[in-house]
Amino acid sequence: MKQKIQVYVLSGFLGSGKTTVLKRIVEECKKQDKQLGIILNELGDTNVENHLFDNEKMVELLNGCICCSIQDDLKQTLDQFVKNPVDTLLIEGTGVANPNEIIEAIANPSYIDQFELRSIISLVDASNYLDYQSIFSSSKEIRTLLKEQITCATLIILNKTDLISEKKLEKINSQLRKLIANEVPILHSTFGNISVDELLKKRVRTLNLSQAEQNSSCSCNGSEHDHDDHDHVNHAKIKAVKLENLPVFEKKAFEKWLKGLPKDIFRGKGIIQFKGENSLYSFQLASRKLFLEKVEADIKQTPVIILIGNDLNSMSIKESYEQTFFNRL
Ligand SMILES: Nc1nc2c(ncn2[C@@H]2O[C@H](COP(=O)(O)OP(=O)(O)OP(=O)(O)O)[C@@H](O)[C@H]2O)c(=O)[nH]1
Repeated sequence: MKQKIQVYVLSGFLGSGKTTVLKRIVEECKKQDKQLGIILNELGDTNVENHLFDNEKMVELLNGCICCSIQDDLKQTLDQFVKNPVDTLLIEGTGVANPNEIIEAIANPSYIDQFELRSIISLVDASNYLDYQSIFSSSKEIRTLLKEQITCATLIILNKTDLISEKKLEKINSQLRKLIANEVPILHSTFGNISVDELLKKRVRTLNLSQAEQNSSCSCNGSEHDHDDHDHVNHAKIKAVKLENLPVFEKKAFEKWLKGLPKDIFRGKGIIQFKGENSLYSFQLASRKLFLEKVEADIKQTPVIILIGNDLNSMSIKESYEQTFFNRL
């Protein structure tokens, strides 16, 4: 009998560590000589991380969320994998995706002989969890979305534990426990350092279709997506703002500008160039921390900055950018 494609869904809020875990799984699958497929979904029209998966069979679904506005694109992509199968398919949703919708697409009866959903791995950012749960520092939409990402998981990875105290970690652990069934493990990690055996364990026994349907109230409103405006994309109130045609930055000025941006920007990423440096850098702004990493010289990427946040004022971000780097008022 033909082997079904083993599917893993990676879910979790913006910056929680999905791509970090995805990289670990990819490395391990390569060691095991497994043929891999990856579906990467981004809110904006650019994936600044595609250089990480250069040699894989990767499909990027951009400019919307596969849980709502581009569900059809997800189905078409699944059809492509039916025609050209792989051993393992990894699906990383955007940080604001409701995984129930992705699960529902895979659970479609026409795919029953093609795909075997094995696990829904949800990353929880320990450094932000309590803030995101607080009515003072987050919106109802974000709290609902986080709950959906947590309650549908078959494995929770409580990541970024290096950024919080033991006491807070215990508090988050017990809050999470109240939301999920006893058999769903909560594994603590830094940089997703969970054994790949745990990550790849089959945890979905039978997919309860009626449950997926009941829970499928997507927290976003597909009708709000504006496909003509490539500058920013609405996901309910979560927007991605893209800055292109970038100058070569002074490192210190760039860091200062990022730190001074409004607090409701909870994620930033991009490819940039610094004065005095030949190579490009990839930058990640997550958990209010900036990470910079040299991009390998032979990788061709166009510099770009993506900033994601709640109800962002894209005009004021652009103004502050132009003021800071072009002295324009
Ligand atoms: N301090 C710390 N940083 C981490 C940890 N895990 C991941 N990061 C960093 O956090 C940033 C975001 O990680 P990603 O794996 O890209 O997060 P993501 O969930 O894919 O983010 P989105 O693309 O926004 O959905 C990167 O700079 C990571 O290196 C961790 O355990 N501790």
